[in-house]
Amino acid sequence: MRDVRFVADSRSGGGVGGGKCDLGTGVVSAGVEDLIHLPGPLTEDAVLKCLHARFTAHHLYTNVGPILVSVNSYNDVGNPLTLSSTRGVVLSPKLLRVVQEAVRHQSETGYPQAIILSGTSGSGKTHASMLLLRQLFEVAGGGPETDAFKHLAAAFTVLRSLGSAKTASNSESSRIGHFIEVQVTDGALYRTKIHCYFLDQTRVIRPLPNEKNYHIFYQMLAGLTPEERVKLNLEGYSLHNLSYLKCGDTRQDENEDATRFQAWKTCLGVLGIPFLDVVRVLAAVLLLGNVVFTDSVGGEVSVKGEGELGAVASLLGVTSASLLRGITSRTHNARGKIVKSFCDANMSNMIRDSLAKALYCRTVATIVRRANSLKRLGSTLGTLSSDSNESVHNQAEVASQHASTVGTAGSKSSKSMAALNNAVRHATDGFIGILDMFGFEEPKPSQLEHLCINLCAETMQHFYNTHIFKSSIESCRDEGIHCDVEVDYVDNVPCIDLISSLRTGLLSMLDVECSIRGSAESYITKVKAQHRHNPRLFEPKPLEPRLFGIQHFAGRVVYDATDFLDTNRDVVPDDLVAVFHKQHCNFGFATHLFGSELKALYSAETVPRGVSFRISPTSHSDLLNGDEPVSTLTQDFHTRLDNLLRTLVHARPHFVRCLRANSTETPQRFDRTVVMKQIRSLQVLETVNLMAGGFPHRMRFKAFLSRYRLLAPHGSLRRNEDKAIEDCHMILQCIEAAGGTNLGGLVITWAFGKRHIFLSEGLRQELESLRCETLHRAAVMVQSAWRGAQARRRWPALKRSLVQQQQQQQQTGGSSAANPTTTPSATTATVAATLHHLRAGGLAALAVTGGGGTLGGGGGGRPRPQPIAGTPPPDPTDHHHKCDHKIIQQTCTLFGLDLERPPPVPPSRPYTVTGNTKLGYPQTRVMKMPFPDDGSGDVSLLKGDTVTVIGASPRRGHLVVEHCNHSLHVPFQFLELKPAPPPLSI
Ligand SMILES: Nc1ncnc2c1ncn2[C@@H]1O[C@H](COP(=O)(O)OP(=O)(O)OP(=O)(O)O)[C@@H](O)[C@H]1O
Repeated sequence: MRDVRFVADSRSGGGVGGGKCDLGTGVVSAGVEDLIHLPGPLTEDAVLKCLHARFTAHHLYTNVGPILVSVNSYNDVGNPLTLSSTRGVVLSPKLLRVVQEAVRHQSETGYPQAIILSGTSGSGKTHASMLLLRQLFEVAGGGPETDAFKHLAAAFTVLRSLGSAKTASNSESSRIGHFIEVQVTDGALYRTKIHCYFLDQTRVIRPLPNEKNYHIFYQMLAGLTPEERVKLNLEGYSLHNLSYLKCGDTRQDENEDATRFQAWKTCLGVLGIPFLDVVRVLAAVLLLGNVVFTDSVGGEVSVKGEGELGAVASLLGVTSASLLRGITSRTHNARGKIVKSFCDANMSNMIRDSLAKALYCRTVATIVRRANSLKRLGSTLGTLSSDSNESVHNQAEVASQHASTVGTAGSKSSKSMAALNNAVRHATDGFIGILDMFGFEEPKPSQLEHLCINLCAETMQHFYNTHIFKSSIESCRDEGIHCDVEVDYVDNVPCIDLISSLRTGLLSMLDVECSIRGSAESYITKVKAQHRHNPRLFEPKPLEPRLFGIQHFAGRVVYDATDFLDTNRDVVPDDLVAVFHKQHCNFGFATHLFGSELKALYSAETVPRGVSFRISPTSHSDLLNGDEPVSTLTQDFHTRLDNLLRTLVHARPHFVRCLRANSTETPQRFDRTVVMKQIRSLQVLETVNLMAGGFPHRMRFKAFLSRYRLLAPHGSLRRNEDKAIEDCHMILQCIEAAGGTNLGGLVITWAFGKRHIFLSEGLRQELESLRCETLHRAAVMVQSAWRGAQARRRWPALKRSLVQQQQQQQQTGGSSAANPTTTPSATTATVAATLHHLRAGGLAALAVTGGGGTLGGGGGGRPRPQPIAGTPPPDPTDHHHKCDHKIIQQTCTLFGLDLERPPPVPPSRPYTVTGNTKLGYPQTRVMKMPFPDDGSGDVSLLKGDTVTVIGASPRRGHLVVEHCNHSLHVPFQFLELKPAPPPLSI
């Protein structure tokens, strides 16, 4: 044990009091489990070296106090990153601890918990989130064999194929951000819900040249049977002749894709989603890309790919003519007058793409809704009201409905009261959320979706900064605590402001530009003028009127604004939506995809009337603001992000910071430059500094007391609210006096503020470890007392049976009865079984509680204990339960046994037992099978021979048979008793 030295905290001056402990230093090695134990000066290089050493030793997870740093080793590239794919992966104890902490906090406080994964694209967030979710099921959900797990696993398999794609930085990149909400009550999981943030619509129609479209398209082409292909009009099509796929990377592992498609199909079935409905829509999207409109003489557009247009129409259950009309004609509302016009080729191609995007993202949204609507265990509480129809308000409604029935009649009222209690309880219960949002990325060229993704990454970084750095620095300042360690973190608020401030943020300016029907060039000119002094905005070289650059927390990104306005408008005209009304469309699923738009459209007489709807399903209940949708793509995303944050600020966060080991997805390669860049952007060193030397934790005095009062000697605390600070002091003094535990190289400091006690991470770990030890000791005491009481309660009956047994043995005679003290009749197994029983149930406890005396003195004519039925003999290899040597000695003394000279093996019994009767020898038995069964030997007994058994053989399990003047040792199972002759009837 290393010495622990507590010294008065000179550095924490300004507070009411303080303390500090310095522990010795160690060496940087793979064994450093927590970066706050790093010896020597804390530098980025030391952090990097430590992570590298651990990586080389295959330790991918490292703590920085309560924060977990995970390094993606790329050992699992090609993993579909579904919940099912985690089944074979060994779960790390560090991930387990994150989950256990979340569950513990949730069950102790009822407070919602959020496990927040952050890191750049490819850093392993989704991989870790799936492992965490599986771990959560192990801890609170009954494991992976439960229906809830299987259902969620199916949902993830379906959504992964639809929502992930190969990007330049990650071949399994999630293009859907997830917040997985797990409702937990009394430490048990009762409902899960997936909140999805889908953004990347442009990928459906135009993946970047070195990237791919969504996985499902490749899987579908590889996995459809020839019959299905015919049904879906996909015969003869491949990645190379489908426009929406051939513009991206066309390499494919067909076998892998086909396998994943089969799994996807099965999982759709598990969710109860009709396979054919979904693949009809997906096939229609693929074929739509091959319908191309060109301008022709006379002002009309001509169609290239009429075959595909017909195929799409039939897949969507509409006629070719109505689909063509929907795409190529527009209705306008000119001051109340409805005017029709034809679109040019450019506009028609855009509307075609809008339809493809709308079909795809609405299908994904429908599947998410479906997955969430199944298996509701208990209430229908949802936390994020923006993207969910089920909100806390709904819960309140449920509660009030129940409340209105209270007091009606008898059992009914008590039932509704129970339901009310249940509803209220669930409404106030927390959840455990796992947040796996988009990671920072810098593709070339970056589009509007990437700006939103990077805004999300900035927001998550800000959330981390606020929780870890800002709040601890500010609360120290507010309460007059001076902390020696200057934590110098980079605040990314200026970048968030640049993108999303209400008036002059890039997104607000984009909305304005959309509303005035401006252009990409005019937008960029305005942005550059407005933010010309903003150091976060830069002009990429060579100068290009549609390009601009942003210095993000994780790197510089150049954005191409060419499609910004169209992507942001995100509209589909009512001429096209109207095509899917059930009057014209015989494919119910397609009608369903535009359900709320059709309802809004057909609520007025004139259809179509020149209004536009959003391509993506919107969270707003009102779809229209005049002729335009109520929101744009970025507004909607921003609102959803705000709602997510609102949920997160009410939750206790648990951070997992993910780093990728290299940028080429090479297994087991640690690229120091790549990792160093991430260490910097995620501010790992700043976190280590704060955790190692600052006051990252603060607790209200009352909360501190209620958690750690058990560390003070019983009765020493005053338990008076006015004396709370003194009681806190008392607890800390007790720890000081106890000398602490070996935590290695930690600074243990505290300081008293006005309302809080401030703790270093070292002290928090010390307190937690002492608390854990104390609780463990107390649990052992309680168990000992209980087992002792149990053993004392059982002893009279046990004693009676022992006496009876001895009496029986005396009656049946035998050498053992003649001298029970020196030649005990109990077999070795009997003694062992009794020892085992007493050890498990009472002897140790009797010793602890002083109850051993009830066994009385040893030796003399002590009755031998009977083996306890069902008690297995002790396992000599079971070192955990190995009996204490002292206890063995005591027991041998009690039972008059000599350990050096074990009791002789008792002689064979002079009888066999059949049913409840003893049968002495000789016995007449019949051979059940020939003996010897291989035919060797002089004398053979044949099946059915009647033989005389004259006694038990000294060979175990054998009987001695007299046959033809020979004694044979025949195994027991070869013989059966000759059935007694039936009684004679008179
Ligand atoms: N701990 C790990 N061990 C082995 N392989 C891993 C680990 N974490 C991630 N991987 C692999 O690395 C790749 C990238 O991981 P993942 O998709 O989870 O990253 P991400 O941070 O979620 O990226 P994005 O933000 O683009 O979705 C995947 O192929 C995954 O299988």
